[in-house]
Amino acid sequence: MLRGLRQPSAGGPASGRRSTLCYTTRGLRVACKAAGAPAEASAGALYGDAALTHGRHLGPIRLELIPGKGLGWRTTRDVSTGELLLTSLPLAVLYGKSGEAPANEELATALRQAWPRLTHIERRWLLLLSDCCAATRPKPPPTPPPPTAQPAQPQPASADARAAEAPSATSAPSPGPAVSAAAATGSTAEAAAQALLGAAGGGGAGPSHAIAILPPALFGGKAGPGLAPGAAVLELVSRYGYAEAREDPAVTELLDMEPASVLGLWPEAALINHSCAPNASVLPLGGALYVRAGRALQEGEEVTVSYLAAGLFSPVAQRRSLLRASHGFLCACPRCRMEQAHFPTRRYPELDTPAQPQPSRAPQPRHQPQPQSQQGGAEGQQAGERSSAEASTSGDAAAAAAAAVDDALLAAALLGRRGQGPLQRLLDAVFGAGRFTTAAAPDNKLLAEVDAAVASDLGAAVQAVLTASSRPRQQQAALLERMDGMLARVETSASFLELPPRGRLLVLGSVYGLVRLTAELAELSGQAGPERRLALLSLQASVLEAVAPGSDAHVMAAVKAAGVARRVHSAEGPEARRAELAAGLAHVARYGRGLLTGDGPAVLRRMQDIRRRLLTGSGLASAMGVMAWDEQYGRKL
Ligand SMILES: C[S@@+](CC[C@H](N)C(=O)[O-])C[C@H]1O[C@@H](n2cnc3c(N)ncnc32)[C@H](O)[C@@H]1O
Repeated sequence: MLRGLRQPSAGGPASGRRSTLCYTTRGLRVACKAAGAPAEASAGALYGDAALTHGRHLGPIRLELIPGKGLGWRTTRDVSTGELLLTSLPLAVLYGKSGEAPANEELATALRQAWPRLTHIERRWLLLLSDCCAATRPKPPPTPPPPTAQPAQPQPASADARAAEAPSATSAPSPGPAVSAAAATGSTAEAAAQALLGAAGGGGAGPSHAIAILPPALFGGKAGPGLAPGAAVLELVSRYGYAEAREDPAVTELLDMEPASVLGLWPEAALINHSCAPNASVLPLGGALYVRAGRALQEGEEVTVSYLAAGLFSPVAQRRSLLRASHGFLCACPRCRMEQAHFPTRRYPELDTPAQPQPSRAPQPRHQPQPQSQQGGAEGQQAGERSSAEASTSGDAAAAAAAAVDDALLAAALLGRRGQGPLQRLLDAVFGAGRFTTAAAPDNKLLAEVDAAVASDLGAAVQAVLTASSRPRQQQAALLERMDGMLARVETSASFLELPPRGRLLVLGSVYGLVRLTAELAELSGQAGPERRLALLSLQASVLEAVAPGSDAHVMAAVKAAGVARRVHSAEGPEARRAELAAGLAHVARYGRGLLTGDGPAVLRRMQDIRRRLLTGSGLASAMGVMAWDEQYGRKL
C-alpha cells in the first residue's frame, strides 16, 4: 500500500497502486510530519532551492533544435551543480511494484483516461509531442499504382489526416502553422520541430485547434499515416515516457513511503535528449519530475540525461545496441565517440551517414534496462545482419547470466538458506538490475573482454564463496587478485593512458562492474591495506560522478567512501573531509542546494544516515562479510 505523496487529493481517483495521480502537496506534508521532520523545511529542502516550489517550473533553459536530434534544451546562462533546470508535472503517471515498472500499454490507457481532465496547455504539449513523433515516423512503403489509372491525388500528410478525422461539430478548424509545416516538409525531424517550436512560442494556433485535432487522432483508435489503429498513443508513450524501476530509497524512507516503480509522461522532461555521460539528474518526487544540473554547466550547453539504466555502465557497443533497440538512434555522444576513438577495432560507417528513421521499434519505456533477449529482435530492419548477429550474442549472454544465477540459487538451496536475509541480499546485490549481464562488444575488445570476464567470473566466484566455506578467505583473496589484475590491464592500456582524467573515469564507467566488485572485495577480504581499500571506494564514487552525476548510485557510493574514510583516517583529517565534501556534493547534485541552507543541513544529515544504514544492509561486501563472520565464529552456513 502506498502512502504519503501518492495520496490522491479530494475528487481524485480512489487510491490504488495503478491509478493516475492527482497532484497534491498534502501527502508530502503529512508524511514529513509523521516522520518527525519539520514538514515545510524538509519538503522545501527536497523540492526546491529556497522555498517549497510545487508546480511547473522552467529554469535557465530554452528549447532549441539540436542538430541530428530534433528538439532539446540548452542552458541560457552558466548553471551551478544542483540548480533546478525544470520541474514538470505529469500528463499521466502510474506507480507499480518496486522493481517492476508498469507497462507502456497501461500508461497509454491512463493517458486516454486523463484526456478530459487535461488543461489547454497540457493538450498543447501533447500536440507538440505527437507531431514530433509524426515528423520522425518512417513513411509507409510506397503502394503499387492501382490497376485503373486515376489522376494523382496528394497524399494527406499526418496533420491533414488528423484534421480530416476531427469531428464536424468543431467546424473542421484549419491546421495551425506547426502542424501544416510538419505535413508540408516531407516530415524531416528538423523542419517539423522548427515549425513546432515557433508555434509553441505563442504565435501558433489557439488551444481549440489542439482540442479539435488531438482526440480523434490520438485517442479515437483510428489509423494514422503509417500507423496501426490506436498505435499513435502507444508510440507517444514509447518515445516520451519516463520510467524508474525504484524510487529513491532515502527519500521514500525520509517521507515514510513504500518505494514503488513509476512510469509517466512528463512533457517538458520528455524533450531532454540522451547522453552516455549526462549532465543532469532526474528525480520523480510527489508526482513531479525534478531535473537538476548534475554538474556545473556553461551557457549554451545542451542539457542531457541518460535513457539507460544499468546499461550506462557497459562498453560503447552494448550501449549503442541498447539505445538502437529502445529508441532507434545511434548514440554519438562525446563518451561514445571518445571510447570508440581510443579503443577502435571496428569502424562505424553509420556515423558518417545521416541518421535514418527507424522502422517498427518495439515500444519500451525509457530508462529501463531491457532483457537481453529482446534487444536483437527490436533492432528493426535497418540493422540488417547486425541485428541477427547481436540477437544471438545477447541471447548467449542472457543464457550465461541466467545460468550463473541458477548456480548461485542452487548453491543457496543446497545450503538450505534460499530466500533468507543476507544470502538473498547477496544474490540481489550481485545479479540485481542485470548489472552484470553483458553482450559481446565486438568493436571494443579490451573493455568487452573485461566486461565479459566480470560477468562470467562473478557467477563462479559467488558460487565458490557460497559453497566452499572451508577456505573463503583465500578464495576471496585470489578473486581480488584477479579483479585487481583486470583493472590494472585497463588502467595501463596505451589508449587509456592517452585520455584526460575525466576520459579515464568515463572508460572505467564502461567496466563499472569490475570497479565496483574490486572495491567490494578489497573491503571484504582484508587483503588490501586501508589506503588501497579507500582508494578503490573513492575511485568507484568518482567514476559514478563522471558517468551519472546526481544519480542514486553516485550518492550511495560517495556516502560509502565517506564512511570508510572516517573509519580509516581521523574523522577530522583531510582525507575524511575530502570524502565528506564529495558526498555532500553528490547530494546537492541530486537534491539541490537547499540542503546547504536553512533547515537543509539537518535533512542532509538524515539522508546520509539513512543511506549509510541502507548500505550496511544491502552491499555485496556486507552480505559476504556476514558469512565471513559466521565462519569465524563457527556458525556454518
Ligand atoms: C525522448 S525524445 C527526446 C526529444 C526529441 N529530440 C524530440 O524532438 O522529440 C527521444 C528521441 O530524441 C532523439 N535523441 C535523443 N537523444 C539523442 C542522441 N543522443 N542522439 C541522437 N538522437 C537522440 C531520438 O530520436 C530519440 O528517439
